[in-house]
Amino acid sequence: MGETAQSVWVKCLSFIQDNITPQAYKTWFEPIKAVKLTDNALSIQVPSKFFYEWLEEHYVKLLKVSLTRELGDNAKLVYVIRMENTYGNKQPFTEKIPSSQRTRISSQDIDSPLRNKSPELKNPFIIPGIRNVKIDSQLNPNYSFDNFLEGDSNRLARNAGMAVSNKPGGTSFNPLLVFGGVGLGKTHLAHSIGVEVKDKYPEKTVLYISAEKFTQQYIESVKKNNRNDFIHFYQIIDVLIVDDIQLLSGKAGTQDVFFHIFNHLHQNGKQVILTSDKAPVDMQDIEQRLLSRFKWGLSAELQHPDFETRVSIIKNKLYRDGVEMPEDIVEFLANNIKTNIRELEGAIISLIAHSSFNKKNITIELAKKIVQNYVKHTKKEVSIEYIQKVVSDYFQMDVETLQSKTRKRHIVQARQLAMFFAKKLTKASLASIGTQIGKRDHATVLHACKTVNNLSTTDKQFKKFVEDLDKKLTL
Ligand SMILES: Nc1ncnc2c1ncn2[C@@H]1O[C@H](COP(=O)(O)OP(=O)(O)OP(=O)(O)O)[C@@H](O)[C@H]1O
Repeated sequence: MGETAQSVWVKCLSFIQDNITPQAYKTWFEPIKAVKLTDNALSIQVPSKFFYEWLEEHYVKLLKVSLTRELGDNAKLVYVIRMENTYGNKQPFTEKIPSSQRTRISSQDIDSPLRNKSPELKNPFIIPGIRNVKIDSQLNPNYSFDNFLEGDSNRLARNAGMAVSNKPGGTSFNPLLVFGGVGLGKTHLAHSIGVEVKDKYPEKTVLYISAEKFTQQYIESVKKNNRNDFIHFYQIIDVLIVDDIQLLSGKAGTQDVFFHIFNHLHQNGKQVILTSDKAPVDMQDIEQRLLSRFKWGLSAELQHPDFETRVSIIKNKLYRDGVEMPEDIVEFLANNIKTNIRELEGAIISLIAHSSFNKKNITIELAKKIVQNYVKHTKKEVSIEYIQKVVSDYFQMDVETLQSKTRKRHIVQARQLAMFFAKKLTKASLASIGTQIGKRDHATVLHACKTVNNLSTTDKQFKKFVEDLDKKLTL
């Protein structure tokens, strides 16, 4: 028919133009060039990875409709990203990405005794008796083992996760509890396990849910008087992944219902995967019977990644984004953002955005400026030693007195305050805080934290101590 990439694209554009605002058309479609047409695949060149992501996020449907009109049902769109102005690249370089490369995890069929025509449950919980209900696994296919880089900091958790996904419910890692600080990859790892299970065992029903959403659903079920349906729904899952389980703290009803679901799944050889921002021993206000179950399988910690792992994570991200960055800048980032991988990724994205939109090279000065924003927002962790010093000074005593065995009220209070702030401002476990503050056990620290919380609400003078110390320790 003599169609060329340009002629097909011109027709697509005319359809697109009719369906969006002139401004959007100008910004997002005028800069695109059609570069190649083979069979039913049209390649379009876009100026940056951001551009591509924006199109995929906002206009993929429109692109699909317009292309299907021109090339038929099997039409394919390929993005060619032309990277310019990235440091060190005299020649622009390109990367090809097919449209909607993120494959969705397909919905899962569940057989239940009665009939109902509900097609798909996004936010799942179902009335028992639904036949052929599709459960959306809620998994994010972008989180996989492939892009979860291994290092000393996560080796145990990652390998345990892989073992679980090879044999869900069939290893001794049940439940698998992954715990660690903010932004260290708990959610990523949890999704990777689910995604891998779906890959290997498509017939298994996998469900990812945050503890927060689980709680909301439970409350809703109590309101609507269908608590049993809620339990029943969760009991038919093969691989249940609950993120941020520490959020069940203090929620007795939800803990109770989770206890029953957990027991049922465990007894039936189903896999449970949990994530938490703290180790089970440090979880507060979670029933003992539940805590002891969390410890049945394996608790694997995600620690702060070491320098080499941070460098690999940065390089991997750059590679996936089709960006090159000089080694010294990569090392600078890895050296300066150490405790949170999300912040590390944020800094890289900011750098790429600056270079892409402002047409500036990525320089060490730019990197320094950007890192400052992140480091500023990163709470500096104070040491327990420092906390004891500040508290002792405040109460005009020395550290030995604060740590002593005396039961004198004002010294006990100072010690409890030191424990409270150590818990609040450091990532140390209760046990480790106890050891460092006068060789006490974890129960004493827990009691101290509760006492400080209680006294702060009932005793004005004590509240003032807490506020003063808080200022001294965090400014
Ligand atoms: N080992 C790794 N390899 C590559 N990327 C990683 C790795 N660990 C974490 N990340 C990335 O770091 C970011 C933060 O990870 P994630 O959201 O899983 O952290 P989290 O521990 O669940 O955080 P939060 O405590 O805030 O819930 C994600 O974009 C994730 O892809």
